[in-house]
Amino acid sequence: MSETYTVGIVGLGAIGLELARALDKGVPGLKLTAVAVRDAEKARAAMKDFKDRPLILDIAKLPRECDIIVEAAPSAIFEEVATAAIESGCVFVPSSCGQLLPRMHLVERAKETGARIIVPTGALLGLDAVRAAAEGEVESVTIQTRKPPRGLEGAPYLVQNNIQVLGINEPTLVFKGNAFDAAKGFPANVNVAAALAMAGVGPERTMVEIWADPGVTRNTHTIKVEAAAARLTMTIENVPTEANPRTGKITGLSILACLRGLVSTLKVGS
Ligand SMILES: NC(=O)C1=CN([C@@H]2O[C@H](COP(=O)(O)OP(=O)(O)OC[C@H]3O[C@@H](n4cnc5c(N)ncnc54)[C@H](O)[C@@H]3O)[C@@H](O)[C@H]2O)C=CC1
Ligand SMILES: O=C([O-])CC(=O)C(=O)O
Repeated sequence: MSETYTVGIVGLGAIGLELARALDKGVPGLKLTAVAVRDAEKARAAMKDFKDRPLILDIAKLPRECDIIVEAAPSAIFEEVATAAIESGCVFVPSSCGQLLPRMHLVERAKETGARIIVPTGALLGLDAVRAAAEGEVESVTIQTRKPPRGLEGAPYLVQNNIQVLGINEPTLVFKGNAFDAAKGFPANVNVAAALAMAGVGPERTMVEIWADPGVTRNTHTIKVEAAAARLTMTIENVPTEANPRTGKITGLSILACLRGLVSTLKVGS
């Protein structure tokens, strides 16, 4: 890797555009060199005030210009982005980390190519403590997610089971199961559950409840871990982005903090 890490972002939506703006303002040791987008004209307009405009490239060409590839795109193109990054030995930072759960062979492949996969804490909290607890005995890990109904609308699990969330007037449990099935049924909604599963005891043992709650304005996640070393109870209440009500504003900031952690001399938190 070069002294300054070159960064590429796939997708300039709620997460990607905020991250691109922050990198353009200047982060020591990091340089945004390229982006891959769906609509190049829209991307040029969004980046017109950037000090140093990145190249707009196809996903497959991104690894030539970038040490680190951040995926901030719809889950449907996760595999294409992951494959491009991993085959080229890049550092791959996925936002749509729920898509990793059924594709753990990508981790094996990364071992062969020298790539690294760094899952950011994203819209969640406390993964350092969960990882520490999981070095010892863990009895149970649960996450309860509450979202305003519009933040869940259209999820495949709701559509398949004919569950209407718009118009409900009381908190409604719409899913209870493990993180593997949660990520499959709600690919745009519970990446947090997938990250928790990977930090802790895996997707089969990580239990998830998803509530459509007309009483909340924030995407709210509560984690509970019962472990030999500690009992953890943590809640985060995320302000939704204007661009995408499913996505909390903290997600892009978390990825920025994660990238800083890759280059900083002083790194706080494991
Ligand atoms: N890990 C976490 O904690 C979180 C993960 N996410 C996930 O992150 C991903 C991105 O989220 P948002 O930024 O909110 O989504 P968004 O919908 O606001 O942005 C996605 C962007 O990708 C672009 N795009 C679509 N097809 C593309 C293609 N073929 N090539 C390049 N760009 C393409 C779209 O035009 C859009 O600008 C989603 O999968 C979301 O579920 C979201 C919130 C938290
Ligand atoms: O889990 C996700 O993908 C998004 C989320 O709940 C949030 O932004 O709070």
